[in-house]
Amino acid sequence: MQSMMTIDYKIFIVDDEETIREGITLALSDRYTLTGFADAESAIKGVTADAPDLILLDIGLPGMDGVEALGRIKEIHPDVLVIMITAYEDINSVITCMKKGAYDYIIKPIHMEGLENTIENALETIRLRKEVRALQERQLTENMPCFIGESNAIHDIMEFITMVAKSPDTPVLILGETGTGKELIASTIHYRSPNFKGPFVTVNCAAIHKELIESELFGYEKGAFSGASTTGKTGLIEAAEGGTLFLDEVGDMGLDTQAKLLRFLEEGEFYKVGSTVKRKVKTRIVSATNRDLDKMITEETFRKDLFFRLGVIKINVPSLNERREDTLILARNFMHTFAEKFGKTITGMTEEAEDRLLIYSWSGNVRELKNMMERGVLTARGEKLTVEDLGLEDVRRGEIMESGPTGFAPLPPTGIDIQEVRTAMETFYFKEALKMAKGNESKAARLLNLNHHTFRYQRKKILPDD
Ligand SMILES: Nc1ncnc2c1ncn2[C@@H]1O[C@H](COP(=O)(O)OP(=O)(O)OP(=O)(O)O)[C@@H](O)[C@H]1O
Repeated sequence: MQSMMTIDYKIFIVDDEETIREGITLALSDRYTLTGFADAESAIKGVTADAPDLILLDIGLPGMDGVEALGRIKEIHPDVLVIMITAYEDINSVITCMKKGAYDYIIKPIHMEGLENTIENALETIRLRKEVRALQERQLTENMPCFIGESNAIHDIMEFITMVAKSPDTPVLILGETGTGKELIASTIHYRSPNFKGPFVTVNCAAIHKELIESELFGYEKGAFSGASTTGKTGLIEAAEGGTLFLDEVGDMGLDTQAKLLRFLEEGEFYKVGSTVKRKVKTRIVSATNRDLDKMITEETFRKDLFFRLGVIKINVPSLNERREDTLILARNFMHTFAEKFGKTITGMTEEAEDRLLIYSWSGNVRELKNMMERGVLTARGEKLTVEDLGLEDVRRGEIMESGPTGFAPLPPTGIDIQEVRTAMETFYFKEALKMAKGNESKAARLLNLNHHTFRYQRKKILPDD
């Protein structure tokens, strides 16, 4: 999804060859603000004074070389993306730079089209980071629930939330597996709705007995049924007046209650159990379920008309396995939160621990990751969380293939073209690895258990247009 926001990106070009600095400036100055530096020392001063978004950094510089400069730049501003410029024979230095956190590299002689693509990819990463961070910072300063993630899916959901929050009368239905953050999304919608000052009330329809749910939702008059309180009761719909009623596990609601809920959604009116007095309440309804409502409609256990009414706006939340690029940012965030909560000094995770988090199959989604980080921080002995702290000793490469959504299909009676399947599989996993590693080739190579050289060689063959 393209952003409406125009951002003026600042790029430094650090190369001792004047022709390269001038050539790049000439080609790109209509789109970006470019500043050239002939050596690393002056570029570092520039970064300290006013950090750019992106740096094109030559490795073979006089004085301090690009490899050392990269380390210094990352210390001053870890978020600045750096694309290394290198002569082909310098491939060992490139590997070192990728390990030190360079975003990508380009080889001399520079082909302008390739350079522009690499820059555009880097800037897209920056744009997404900036937008999501701005939203997240606002949520934090305003003490709102914070929805974390960098994937396109999460970015789209954040945009959707902003849009939905502006129309408080529209019901929202959130679909997704358990632990994907449906309740968090519901509360984010609520807290970002400017005109809604009432409370956020949650009802877990699966936890309340089917017989009782109606009186819980709509309330009851005194003596409405045996066992009812003598004073009667206000229902949750009324309790959420001017705010949001979150119907969690709405798929577990009985058919009788579904009919009454539908009437409330259509007319904004309801009766307390045992009452003949019509009541009117303005409450936003957000519902969620991890059940297959289409199937339930076919089986006639969920009303089709209610499904359409609840889901005027539908949000599908992908599982964590489908957006693995969010794993580390979520893990690091939970790690810092729990370290602060438990008063522990934890500075990060070992590289091996992060690699295992990336290949783990998350059946419990973000909730499982959060619990794992809580346990890990609590029991950790050192300053860096290890594979053992996180209980990931048994996670092996291949686990995803065995249990994840990409499991092999059965061999059809007509047979298959194994060569074609192999090519499709390689293309799929190379793309996935690059996506998950955010374009960092060394990391992508590790995810495929290849060394960096082999990865680069095969990438050129498998993804020639990439
Ligand atoms: N993107 C996210 N950023 C930060 N925390 C998240 C995110 N997604 C989920 N969480 C956290 O993970 C936990 C589970 O999320 P939540 O309860 O919203 O999931 P759910 O989809 O409603 O689960 P269920 O279907 O089981 O009710 C919560 O503690 C929530 O704060």
